[in-house]
Amino acid sequence: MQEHRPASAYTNETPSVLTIGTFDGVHIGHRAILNRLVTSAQKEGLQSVLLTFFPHPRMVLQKDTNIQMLNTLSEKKALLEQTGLDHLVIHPFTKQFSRMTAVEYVRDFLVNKLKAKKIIIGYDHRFGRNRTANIVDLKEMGITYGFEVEEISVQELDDVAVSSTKIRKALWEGDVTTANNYLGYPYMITGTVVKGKGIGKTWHYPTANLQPSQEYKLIPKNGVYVTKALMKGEKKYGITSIGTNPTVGGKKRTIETFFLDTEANLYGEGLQLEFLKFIRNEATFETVEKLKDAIKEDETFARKYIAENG
Ligand SMILES: Cc1cc2nc3c(=O)[nH]c(=O)nc-3n(C[C@H](O)[C@H](O)[C@H](O)COP(=O)(O)O)c2cc1C
Ligand SMILES: Nc1ncnc2c1ncn2[C@@H]1O[C@H](COP(=O)(O)OP(=O)(O)O)[C@@H](O)[C@H]1O
Repeated sequence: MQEHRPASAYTNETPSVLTIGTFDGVHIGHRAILNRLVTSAQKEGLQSVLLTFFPHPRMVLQKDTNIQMLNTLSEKKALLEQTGLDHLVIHPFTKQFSRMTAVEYVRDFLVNKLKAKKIIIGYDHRFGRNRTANIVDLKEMGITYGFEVEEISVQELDDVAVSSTKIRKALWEGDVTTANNYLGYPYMITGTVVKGKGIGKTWHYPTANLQPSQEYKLIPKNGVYVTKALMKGEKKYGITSIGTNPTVGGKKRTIETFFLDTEANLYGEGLQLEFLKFIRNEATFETVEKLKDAIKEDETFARKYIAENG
C-alpha cells in the first residue's frame, strides 16, 4: 500500500476505483467494503484508492477537541495495509477545502487528481460546500465526467454504523470482549512509557505508565484488564489498570500495566498495548494492603485467562 499525503502527492495515471471515508476502527464491516473495493479494482485492472480526511472534519470545522477515535492514523495505516488496498490518500480537511463546490470537488479532485473511474459510496453520502450534493448528483456527474457509481446498500451501511456505535459503547463500558468481536482484532492503545509516582516498585508491582500517542484516542472505561504487548518481538501479558488510583489519592487518569514474568526498564519505550479481557472496576480500597490483595487476585485471574485463551 502506498501512502499519499496530501492528495496532491498522488500522481498515478491508471484509473481508479475509489471510496471515501474515515473508516475509524477498520472493523469487520469496513473490511467488507474495502474487500469489495480491492476485488473490483483487481478484476478491472484498476488501482484501489481510499480517500480519507485527516485531521477529521469534526476536529477542523467544529473544533471538536473531545473527539474520541478508535484508531490513530498510524494504527489505521497498519490495519489498512492488511486489506490489499493499493493507495491510501490522506488529505487535510481544511476550511478552504470544505468551501469547494460539489462540481469542483468531483471534477478537479476525484476525477482529475485521483482518476476515479468507479466510486463505491454509501447511498447517504453528501459532499461539496455545505454538503449540499448527494448520490443522485454524483451519478449525474458520473455521466459527464465518465465514472460509475456503485452504491453501498442501506443494510451494509447500517451494519457499519451499528458496529462502530457498538464498539465505542462497549469500550466506554469496559466490555472489550464485545468490542474485539466487532473489530475483528484486539482493541489497542499505542504510546510511550513515562514515569509515574514510583510507588509500584516498592509493592513488587512495578507498572509501566502508558502515555497514549494521540489525545483523540478513545480510552476504555476505568478498571482492570488482561492485556498483551510485544517487547522486542516477544509476547508479554500484563494486567492493566486504567483510572485515577483513588486508593493512593491519585487525580490524573493513568494507564498502568504490570507485565507478568517480566523484568525490564521500559521508560521511554514505545508500546502497543492490546486489551483482551475486562477483570473488574476500579475501586477505592480502605488500605494499600487491600489494594495489593486485589492486584494479587487480578494476577491469578489473568494467569488463568491466559492459560485458557492465550
Ligand atoms: C492490576 C492493577 C490493578 C489496580 N487496581 C487499582 C484499584 O482498583 N484502585 C486503585 O486505587 N488503584 C489501583 N491500581 C493502581 C495502583 O494504585 C498504582 O499502580 C500504584 O499507585 C502505583 O502507581 P505508580 O506506578 O505511579 O507508582 C491498580 C494497579 C494494578 C497494576
Ligand atoms: N514487570 C514489569 N512491569 C512493568 N514495569 C516494569 C516491570 N519490570 C520493570 N518495570 C519497570 O518499572 C517501571 C515502573 O515502576 P514503578 O515503581 O511503578 O514506577 P513509575 O511510578 O515511575 O511507573 C516501568 O516503567 C518499567 O520501566
